[in-house]
Amino acid sequence: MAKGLEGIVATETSISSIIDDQLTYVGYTIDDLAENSSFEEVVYLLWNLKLPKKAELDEFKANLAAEMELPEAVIDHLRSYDLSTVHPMAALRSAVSILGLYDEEADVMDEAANKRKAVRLQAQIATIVTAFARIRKGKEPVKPKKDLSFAANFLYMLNGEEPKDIEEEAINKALILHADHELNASTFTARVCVATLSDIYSGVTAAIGALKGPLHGGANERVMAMLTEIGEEDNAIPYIKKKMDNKEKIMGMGHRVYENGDPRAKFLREMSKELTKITGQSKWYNMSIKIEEFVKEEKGLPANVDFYSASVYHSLGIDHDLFTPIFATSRISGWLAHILEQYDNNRLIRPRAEYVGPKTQKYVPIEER
Ligand SMILES: CC(=O)SCCNC(=O)CCNC(=O)[C@H](O)C(C)(C)COP(=O)(O)OP(=O)(O)OC[C@H]1O[C@@H](n2cnc3c(N)ncnc32)[C@H](O)[C@@H]1OP(=O)(O)O
Ligand SMILES: O=C([O-])CC(=O)C(=O)O
Repeated sequence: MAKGLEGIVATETSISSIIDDQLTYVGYTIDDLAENSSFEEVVYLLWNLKLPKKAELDEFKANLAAEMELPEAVIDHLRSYDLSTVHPMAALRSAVSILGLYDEEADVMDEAANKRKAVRLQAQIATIVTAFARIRKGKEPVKPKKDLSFAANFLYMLNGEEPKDIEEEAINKALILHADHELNASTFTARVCVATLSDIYSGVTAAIGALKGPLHGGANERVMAMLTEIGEEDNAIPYIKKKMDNKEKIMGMGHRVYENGDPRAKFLREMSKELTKITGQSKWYNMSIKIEEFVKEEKGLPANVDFYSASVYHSLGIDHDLFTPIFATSRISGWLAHILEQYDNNRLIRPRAEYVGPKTQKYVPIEER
């Protein structure tokens, strides 16, 4: 049996691939897309399996921008959470589920309706994350601006002011790099859920739950917690050594599929270098480099996408517990692509388990046990 389904091919997909440590979306390398594309263009690519022409992209962007506002009832719901304790990923998971209650098409299963719901969900997730971030600080949610890019709108709705170009570019690139990743745990979760012919909202809600865990998307927040605890560059190696001696995992290191390193990490490493320098906080980058080199040397484990995204988002002044919700804001594009692909050629996903429990037991009445 392959524990954790390691190496098992569980589906066919035309959306993304990891071959020889190279990540591609529909055959375009992540490098090409990260250097040249916009997040909206990448979402279009993932959902339509082709790059858009200019008019198609303009229309798609306009559709996304038009769907960003949330039903007032969902905002009221966000206000009703215990704002001092609820984690933004738990809030997001609940709010996406609630959103389904206000979508009249939630259970309409034809392809056109599913595509309309995909646009709504992609647009509204950014609004949920940013509205919750503001509400818990006692601020009013900021309505999106139709003329801003998805990345700029995210920062605008979060901070209440339009971002600088460099900030918009950083978020745009991070969103592209996180958009899809073959059959990762949250995408598999989404596919398993909708393969029962359950609705899109259920699939995305389930996927958010899977992404939240520290072995998956939840690692980026923990990387920053670790860097904060380390505090200064000189403490980095003794801290990591101690953790490794205690057989604790180093967050942001290692990967199930990549053997020689995650091709997304180099972009985030570069962004971390640039942004931490601008903010006068190069120590986060320097510390990260030391940790990466040490863990690679000692354990042969390279950094994954979550490692440098932590210092990138920190440099943009983003609260640490919003790091994983940002991941979700990007990865929902991949989940939705996979959900649409699953519906398109569906079969119930139902593997088997090897039973290793006791055999042939005889029922003993409760008073005799
Ligand atoms: C977007 C993403 O989801 S990327 C991944 C984000 N997650 C993290 O960064 C969490 C830290 N990393 C990990 O836990 C793992 O590397 C995973 C979950 C990403 C992949 O794990 P798997 O392929 O299942 O490897 P598994 O957890 O079985 O580990 C194999 C061995 O490597 C070690 N190992 C793996 N990752 C790490 C790590 N980050 N730190 C220290 N040791 C590690 C394990 O302790 C284990 O050692 P052992 O054989 O001596 O017991
Ligand atoms: O593919 C994985 O197992 C995890 C990952 O890197 C991602 O989801 O981006």
